[in-house]
Amino acid sequence: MNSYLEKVLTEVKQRNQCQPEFHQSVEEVLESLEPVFERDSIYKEAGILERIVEPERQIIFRVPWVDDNGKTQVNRGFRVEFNSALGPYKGGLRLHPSVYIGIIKFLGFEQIFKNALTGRSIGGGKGGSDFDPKGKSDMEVMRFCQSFMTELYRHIGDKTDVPAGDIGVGAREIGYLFGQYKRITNSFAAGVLTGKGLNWGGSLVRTEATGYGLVYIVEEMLKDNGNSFEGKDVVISGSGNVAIYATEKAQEMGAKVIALSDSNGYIYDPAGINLETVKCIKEVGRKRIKEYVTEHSSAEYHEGSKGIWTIKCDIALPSATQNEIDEDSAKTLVKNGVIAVGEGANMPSTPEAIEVYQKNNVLFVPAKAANAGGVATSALEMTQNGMWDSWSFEKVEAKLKNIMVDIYNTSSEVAKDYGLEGNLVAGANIAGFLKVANAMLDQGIV
Ligand SMILES: NC(=O)C1=CN([C@@H]2O[C@H](COP(=O)(O)OP(=O)(O)OC[C@H]3O[C@@H](n4cnc5c(N)ncnc54)[C@H](O)[C@@H]3O)[C@@H](O)[C@H]2O)C=CC1
Ligand SMILES: O=C(O)CCC(=O)C(=O)O
Repeated sequence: MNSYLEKVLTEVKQRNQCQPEFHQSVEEVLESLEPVFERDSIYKEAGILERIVEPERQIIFRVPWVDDNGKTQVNRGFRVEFNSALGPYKGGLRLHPSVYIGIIKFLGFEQIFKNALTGRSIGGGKGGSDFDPKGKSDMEVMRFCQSFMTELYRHIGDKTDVPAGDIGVGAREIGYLFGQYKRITNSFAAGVLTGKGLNWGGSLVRTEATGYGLVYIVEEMLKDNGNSFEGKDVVISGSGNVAIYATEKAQEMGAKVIALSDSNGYIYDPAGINLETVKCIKEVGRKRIKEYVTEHSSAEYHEGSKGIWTIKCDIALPSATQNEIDEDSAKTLVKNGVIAVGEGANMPSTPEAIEVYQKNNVLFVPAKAANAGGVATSALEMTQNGMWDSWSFEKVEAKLKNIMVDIYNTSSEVAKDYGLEGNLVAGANIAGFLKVANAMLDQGIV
């Protein structure tokens, strides 16, 4: 990294202390941008970097709610409105006990460039809370969501900031959040949230979009390298929204998905995962993945989620959480012959793990490109809401596929243009940055 980029990074670390995930995401982008700043001085002169690393607005608020025992609970809510150069802030809400401002900022920062790659008019934002939905009743989740929205509503809007789901936020939570928004504002502004129910403004394919999009883009990368999903053994971490629909599409493409996980452990089924069982356990029962082995004698359950990376596979799709593949796990994947890694989760590989993939010529598509299908389909949901229309499954899926192929082509072409052929980390970061930076140049110092 040159001295100017180093200086910006040092300032980010000083001004945002004790936020290692945010530092990591900024460092990865800045490392990629060196050739951009060598080629063109305009971005430095306009202070684009200094502005892009600073959120436009950060909101932190109290979320009081009453549990089923009548006891008052207090959580902390966050919304970081990071960058609106391309459109309204857009990004999910995460409910997980690990959430603090550093996690929301890393996710919001990633979202700026990911959203730019989709080619839609959406800026970057993210939010959430340290509320833990695990073990909570439906009514407790509802009361939490209502309290969360009672503060959030004043900051969001279909032309301002449009939240959606992330870890711990699915259709149930979006429903409760929307209900409270509608009640407080007395308006059915469908475009204020995405991931809505299909009978009240949601889009077909949004549920499947991130997982399907991940498989489409990995297939495109494989195809470009004379390969495909057909006949491959695939390991996918997590067993939530992204993992389930990545499994579905990979299976449709002729791959065998042999392992899934949750935060407690992983299942390995050499006969191939039965997705109906998984959907039943996770989507209907909201239970732990270990339940799977009670129904499938071909499967084993192992405690500890990290062990999933010791399973021999051709393709790995980390789709659970940040930093779940470290250097050692990456080395094990390489030793076991992995040919491709596609990131369904946000920042699931540590920088050291990415270095291992790159040194060993593992085909690698980073999160900003690989999991952009979810937010891209959210943008399609916003378009449908704006038109008071709803499109068929086939129409939305075809658009999603085109967007993923475009993201792959743009990232590879930009990497090649900067002399970094095959490096999709650089390609995605540079392509996303240029789109946002050029819009910021047009809009003046704001
Ligand atoms: N849902 C979406 O549309 C999008 C999600 N993502 C990212 O994908 C990842 C997964 O999100 P979702 O599937 O939506 O969440 P989810 O809440 O539906 O599922 C998360 C899954 O990961 C598991 N998990 C959590 N920590 C784990 C760990 N340490 N090891 C193994 N498993 C663990 C959970 O048990 C759960 O099965 C997150 O990084 C999220 O930011 C990215 C783009 C869009
Ligand atoms: O659909 C959305 O706006 C949320 C997507 C998201 O949070 C993500 O891409 O990580």
